[in-house]
Amino acid sequence: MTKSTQLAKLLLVEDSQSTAMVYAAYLDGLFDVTVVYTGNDAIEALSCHHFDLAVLDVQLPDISGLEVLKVLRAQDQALPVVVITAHSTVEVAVEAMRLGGNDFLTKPFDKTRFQHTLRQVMKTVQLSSLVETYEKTFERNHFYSMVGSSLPMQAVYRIIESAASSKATVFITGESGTGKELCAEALHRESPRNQKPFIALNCAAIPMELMESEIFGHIKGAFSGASQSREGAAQRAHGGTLFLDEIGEMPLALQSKLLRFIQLGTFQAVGSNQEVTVDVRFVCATNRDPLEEVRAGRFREDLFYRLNVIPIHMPPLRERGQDILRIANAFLQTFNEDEGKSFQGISREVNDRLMSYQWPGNVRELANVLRNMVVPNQGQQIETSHLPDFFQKQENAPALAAVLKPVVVVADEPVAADTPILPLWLEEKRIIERAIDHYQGNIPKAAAMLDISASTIYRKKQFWAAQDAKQAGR
Ligand SMILES: Nc1ncnc2c1ncn2[C@@H]1O[C@H](COP(=O)(O)OP(=O)(O)OP(=O)(O)O)[C@@H](O)[C@H]1O
Repeated sequence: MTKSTQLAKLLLVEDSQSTAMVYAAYLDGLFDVTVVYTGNDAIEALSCHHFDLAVLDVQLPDISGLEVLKVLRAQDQALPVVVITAHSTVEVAVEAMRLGGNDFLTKPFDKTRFQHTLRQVMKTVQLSSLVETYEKTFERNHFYSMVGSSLPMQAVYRIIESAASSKATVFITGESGTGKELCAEALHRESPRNQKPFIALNCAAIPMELMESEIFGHIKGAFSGASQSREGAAQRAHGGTLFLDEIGEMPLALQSKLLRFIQLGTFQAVGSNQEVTVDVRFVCATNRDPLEEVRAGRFREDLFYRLNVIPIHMPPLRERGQDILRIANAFLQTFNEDEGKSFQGISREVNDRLMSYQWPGNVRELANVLRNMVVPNQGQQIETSHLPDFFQKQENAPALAAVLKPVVVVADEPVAADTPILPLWLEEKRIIERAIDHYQGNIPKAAAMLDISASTIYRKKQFWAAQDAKQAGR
C-alpha cells in the first residue's frame, strides 16, 4: 500500500491509448500506473504482478471489463476495483457492484473526481483491512451464546466482563432483535451468581394488570382468580439475576414500586403487607430511547438513573460488518442439524445480498430468513433462488438498493370517506395487519417500520385473540 517512499501500484485497463494517457497523467505522482489495452492483457497482468488497485473500463476490444472483473474475483476478493464506463446505465453500475467492484465512474470525469474516487476506495479498503486485523487480533468470535467478532461486539464483551463481578444495575439498550436478552444472560453466566437462577421477564408480554404480581407474586385471594399464593420473579431470582426486558412498557405506578425494591431490596407481594427481602442483581433492557421516554413522562427519571449504572448498547446488526455472515453461518449449522439438512455454505451472491440489506429486525430477522431458506429447500449451497420474496423483489438492484433506498415505507393509502370508524384497538389492528402483510408476515420488519417493538405486536396479537374468543363466546 502507499508508503512515503513507494507509490501504490495501479493497473489501468483502457482500450483508447489517448484516453489512457490522459488518465495516467491525472494520477501522476499519486500512483505507480501500469496501462494495458485489452481484457486478456489485464487478466495476465493481474495474475503475474501485484497491484494495490485496478481501474477497469467496461468497453474493451476483446472481452468486457465486467468479464475481467469476474475472473479476477474468482481468484482475488481483496483487490479494490473501480469500474469506468461511457455507457452510464444503472444496470451496468449495479452489475459491476454485484460482481465485486468497489465503485464506478461514468465518463467523462475530470481529474479531481477521478483522484477523489480512487482515494476514497483506497481509504475504505485500508480501513476494512485494519478492522479485520483488529478482529483477528482479538480472536474472540463469540461470547457465550452471542456470535460475532466485530469491533462493536468486542466492546460489548469487554463491558460484560468488567461488569460481571459487581452487583451494579445494568441497563441494556438496542433495537429489537439485537440480542439484549442474550447479553443479559451472558452477564449472568460470567458473574459469581451463575450457580443461582437467571429469571427473565418480558414486561411487554404481560398484561398490565398482571405485571405487579408477575414480578412480586401474590397471596391467595389478592384478586379475583388468585386461588392460591404464588411467588413472583423477584423471589425466584434470589441469589441470582432478575432480567426485566422491555422495561419501558411498565406502568408508572409500578415503576415507583420497582424503584423502592431496587433501593431497599425489599418488596411486598400483591395483597400482602409483609416485607420480603431478597438478594438480586437487576438487569433491564429497552428498545426505546430511555431519555426520550423520561422526557415524554413515560419513564421515571429517578428510576432511569438508578438503573443506568452500567449502560450497554447493543449495536444494530447492520453496523456489525462481517458478523452478519458469521451469524448467518452459525444459524445455517443450527437449522441444518434441527432439520436434517446438509447445506455446506452460502453462495457469494447471497452473502452480498445479506451484507447489503438493512436488517430492521436485526439478528431475529436474520434467523427467520435463514430458517425460511433452510426448511423448504435441499442442496449443498444456499442460492439466491432460496431467498425470501422480499429479497427477490430487490433482485435487479442488490447493493445499490440498500444505499439509495434504505427504508421502505408502508404505502400511505387514502382512506375512503365512507370507511366505517371502528374502536381504536380495531383501527390499530388494521394498521398493524397491513404492515405485516406488506412485509409478507415478517413481524420484526413490520414492527421496525411502525417504530414499535416486535414484542408489542406479539402482545397485541394475544389481546386480539382474547377479544376474538370473547366475541365467539357471546
Ligand atoms: N450475536 C448473536 N448471535 C447469535 N444469535 C443471536 C445473537 N444476537 C441475538 N441472537 C438471537 O436473535 C434472537 C433475538 O435475540 P434477543 O431476544 O436476545 O433480542 P432482544 O434485543 O432482546 O429483542 P427484543 O427487544 O425484541 O426483546 C434470539 O433468537 C437470539 O438467540
